[in-house]
Amino acid sequence: MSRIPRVLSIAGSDPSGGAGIQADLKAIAAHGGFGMAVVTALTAQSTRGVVDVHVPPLPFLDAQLRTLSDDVAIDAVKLGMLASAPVVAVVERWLADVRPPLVVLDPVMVATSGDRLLASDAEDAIRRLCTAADLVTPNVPELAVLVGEPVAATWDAALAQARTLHQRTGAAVLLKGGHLDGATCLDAIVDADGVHVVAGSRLAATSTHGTGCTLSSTMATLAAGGATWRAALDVAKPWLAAAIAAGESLDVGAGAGPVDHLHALRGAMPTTSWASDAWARTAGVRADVDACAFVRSLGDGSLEPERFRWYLAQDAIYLGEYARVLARASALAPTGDEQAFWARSAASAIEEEASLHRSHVTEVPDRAPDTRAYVDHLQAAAHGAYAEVVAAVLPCFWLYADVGARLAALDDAAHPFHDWLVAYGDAGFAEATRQAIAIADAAACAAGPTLRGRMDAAFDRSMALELAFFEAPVRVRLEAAMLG
Ligand SMILES: Nc1ncnc2c1ncn2[C@@H]1O[C@H](COP(=O)(O)OP(=O)(O)OP(=O)(O)O)[C@@H](O)[C@H]1O
Ligand SMILES: Cc1ncc(COP(=O)(O)O)c(N)n1
Repeated sequence: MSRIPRVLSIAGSDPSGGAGIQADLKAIAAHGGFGMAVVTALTAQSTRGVVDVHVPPLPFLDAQLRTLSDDVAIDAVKLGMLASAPVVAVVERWLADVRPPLVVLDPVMVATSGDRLLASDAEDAIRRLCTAADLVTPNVPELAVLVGEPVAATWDAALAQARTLHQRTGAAVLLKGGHLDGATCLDAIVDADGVHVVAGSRLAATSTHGTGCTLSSTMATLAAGGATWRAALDVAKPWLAAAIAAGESLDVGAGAGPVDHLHALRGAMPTTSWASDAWARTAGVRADVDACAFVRSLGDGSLEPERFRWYLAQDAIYLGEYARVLARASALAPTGDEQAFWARSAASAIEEEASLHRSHVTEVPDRAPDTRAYVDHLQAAAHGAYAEVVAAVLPCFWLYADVGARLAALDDAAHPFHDWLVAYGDAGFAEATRQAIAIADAAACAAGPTLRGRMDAAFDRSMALELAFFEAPVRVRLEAAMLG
């Protein structure tokens, strides 16, 4: 099918934008579909939880559904929060009359916050509705309710329940492993052809509000575009993991935050933020940092300890000089808040350098060429205007926080670099990074085109030098004795 898929979400409204129809419409759009929405229930909800639910009169729900289907040919329907048995009955009758080509049922029962989104006496109605669906997407507790068994404690037990649900209903089942434990987070399609598992890392992220809504509407859109359920999950799962990781920087609410549905499109969007443009422009360099042997082997624990020590020694040299440039930013800052911010950052860099020396660096090493190049660049920028200094120091904050969040997600207590990976996920550092970005944006607003050009050049060069700095520990030839 080459036409743009017309996908209808029949679900509840979440004003915080992370779940319900709001999430569905964003996920459908992010996958190239044309999204439509019929609202079953209004929730008073934030990232902290659901405070109240209002279900509009049933004839109005029926009117929404029939007005739409009398006019529009619908390629796929995604069913989310249905709130009560009478709501399910209205939707069920409409499905029987209209027979949309694809129906995905997310059997929403309880929100991430623990609040009920489906009346307990409506569980039978949802069980029956499964037989009208092509794909049902339960999480582990919902699956247990659907098959009438205790909640599965293991992946294999959940798979057995998913098989039971498929056999009883005829629907394919997308079993979601988000509620199980372990370093990997598995999902699977269970259907007449057997089991198709798609694995991913379990992210140590708080942005998981609405992941179920987002996944089910993504599956509906991809299938309406012609994908099999298996092929759709192969695409949807890594896309969702990246949306969860990117959600961490959205800064929406103090509870379980939303995923960033549009993360893959950010680079192509018009923006008024100098920093966002700079970040998008350097996406290739950042991808190289993620892919470089040092970052990968630090993440999987296979990095030789001696190379890690070499990196730390160079980092200590770098931090000492970086602190001086941060102090220069403090001296040039136009406001007291910014002056204090850079002074605090300089003090942290000095403390970090001192602690590296105390705990990990036994002798004063030579400056490696890449360390020297980076320090020279920062010192040259420090002779320029405030905006240029800020642009030059920003990549060190931002890249460290960004790569750090992904490395922290790979951490567990037995990881050889556990102490370091824990430190990478530090929330205080993420907050400081947000402030540095905001300061850079304000400085760019105040700058004319010539100075903004110099900011671009300073930022891009720092990014390139960050990459060289990350590549150096694996490229450098260490003395045989050091490695032994
Ligand atoms: N911490 C995590 N890291 C990576 N993926 C995750 C994580 N938590 C959930 N997911 C993924 O998000 C999707 C939803 O899974 P989950 O089992 O949490 O369903 P859910 O409870 O219906 O979602 P929600 O109620 O949060 O909307 C699945 O693809 C799952 O693998
Ligand atoms: C309107 C609505 N629909 C669905 C969910 C489930 O999403 P989550 O389990 O992530 O809270 C929700 N919270 N609100």
